Amino acid sequence: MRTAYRVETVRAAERELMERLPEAALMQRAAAGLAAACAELLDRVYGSRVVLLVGSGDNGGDALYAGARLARRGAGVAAVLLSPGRAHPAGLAAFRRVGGAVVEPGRAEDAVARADLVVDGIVGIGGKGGLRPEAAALARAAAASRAAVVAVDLPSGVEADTGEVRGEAVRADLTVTFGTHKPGLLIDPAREHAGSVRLVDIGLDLPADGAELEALQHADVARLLPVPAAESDKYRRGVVGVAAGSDRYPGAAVLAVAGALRGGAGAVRYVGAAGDAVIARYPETLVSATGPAKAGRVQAWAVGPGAGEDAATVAEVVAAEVPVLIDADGLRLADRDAVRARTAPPLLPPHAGEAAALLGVSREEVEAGRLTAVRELAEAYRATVLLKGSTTLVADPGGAAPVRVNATGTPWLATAGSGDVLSGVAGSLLAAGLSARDAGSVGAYLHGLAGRLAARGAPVRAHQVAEAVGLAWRDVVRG
Ligand SMILES: NC(=O)C1=CN([C@@H]2O[C@H](COP(=O)(O)OP(=O)(O)OC[C@H]3O[C@@H](n4cnc5c(N)ncnc54)[C@H](OP(=O)(O)O)[C@@H]3O)[C@@H](O)[C@H]2O)[C@@H](O)CC1
Ligand SMILES: Nc1ncnc2c1ncn2[C@@H]1O[C@H](COP(=O)(O)OP(=O)(O)O)[C@@H](O)[C@H]1O
Ligand SMILES: [K+]
Repeated sequence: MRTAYRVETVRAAERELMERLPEAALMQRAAAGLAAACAELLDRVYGSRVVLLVGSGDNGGDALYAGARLARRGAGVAAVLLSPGRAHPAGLAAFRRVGGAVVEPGRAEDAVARADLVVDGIVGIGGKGGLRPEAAALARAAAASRAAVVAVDLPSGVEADTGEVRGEAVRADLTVTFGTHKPGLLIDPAREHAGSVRLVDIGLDLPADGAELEALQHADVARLLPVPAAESDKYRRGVVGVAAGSDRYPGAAVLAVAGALRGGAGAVRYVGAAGDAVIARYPETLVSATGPAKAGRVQAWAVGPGAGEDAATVAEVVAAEVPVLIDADGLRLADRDAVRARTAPPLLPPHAGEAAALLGVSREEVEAGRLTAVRELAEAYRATVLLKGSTTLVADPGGAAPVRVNATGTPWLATAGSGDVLSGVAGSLLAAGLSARDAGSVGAYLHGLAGRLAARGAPVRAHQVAEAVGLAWRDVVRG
């Protein structure tokens, strides 16, 4: 499991560790990791031109110590000091001792333009809001130069705790972060500014139950996947009911069933107007002619994809006693009080537009503040909410558990019907006995990976994503 902690938790762990260590030991550990990552990125350290952007906090101190290490290995290193009188004194002294140069005021942008590597030590976890104008100009210069950009701890200007970007921020090729991931490194739009992320262990002891975010990895997903036992039969494996599609949107039903058949349940029962289309494509589906309440036994329902205006079906599913997933049109049609009144919180997987409509805000607001939006929706609907998009977040109501983040997907998944496939997969996992939280996060993990495996860098159809779920499953099990 990968975890990310809020700044206040990181600071507390840092204080505790510093009491037991000699002065500057932590910063030396951070700088050693940072310098090693920079050296790997440069083809050759000796003779390369490195420019440090140095703010007046410890983030700048890290950059100065790392710059000193690179200078000792033969790089030409120059530092741009944003507040010359306030740069980290010991770091600056160490830097000067190895012959590091300080760039004269007025020459900074020119130096950045000619650099092979720019190290962004403007601001780390001590920053608030977008970059100030002077720093923003340097970030623009770095973006315009052909230099590789390495961010120290965080790309300067992003919000560490939320992933929001309120103004200008550095765009890095690599971020070297210390002690733990910060939420902003895993959630867009900040994640996109971070480039690839490398974690340097500096010995911080973080509380096991205090993470803000967690990201499942292959091994975690492998443990959660439902695997039939010797005594299993199709009913024990779980029957998932899919209530989806309408005369106008029969395809959504077919795609949701396509996902459901690959999500681990023993059988898929379908109710709705698209029975003929479903059976033509998937003869293994149990098609019922009734509504959900009379369709026969299921262990979980997935309702809503392509439902059109069929509010009655949605209401029947919301009233069901088994776990339910409510998606797409179902999100609009479901009665909020009835959703809140359920004993088991349902799983709601909106995309940003649907989440915005439910919250009464704009889509842009949701996309700019994903973590806030997913938590608010989970409270408002007393539901487990899976907010889809470039980074998928899964939040439980109550706010105590870490929000799960999934990044296995690819932008190629932004194709019509791919959300319907995810509905089916996650509904199937619910029927197989996973909690809403696990079904949502394992579903998103498999769906994202399936999208990647199916696309392999080219456009992909939603059907191909469903077909690749088995490949993703095997990939996870193989480890
Ligand atoms: N925690 C750990 O375990 C370890 C932490 N370590 C390192 O320490 C870092 C935290 O250092 P920190 O606390 O000194 O704060 P930091 O990020 O340098 O920011 C303060 C500076 O930013 C400035 N500034 C603020 N906002 C700004 C803006 N919008 N635009 C522009 N500037 C802005 C602010 O200016 P001021 O307001 O003072 O004028 C001040 O100069 C952490 O990220 C990691 O790198 C490692 O060494 C080892 C272990
Ligand atoms: N930029 C992106 N990067 C990664 N995944 C994405 C991106 N955009 C969309 N997705 C994923 O693609 C799927 C699209 O679902 P949705 O918007 O409901 O589509 P539809 O309604 O057409 O089925 C979701 O799983 C979402 O997380
Ligand atoms: K930084």
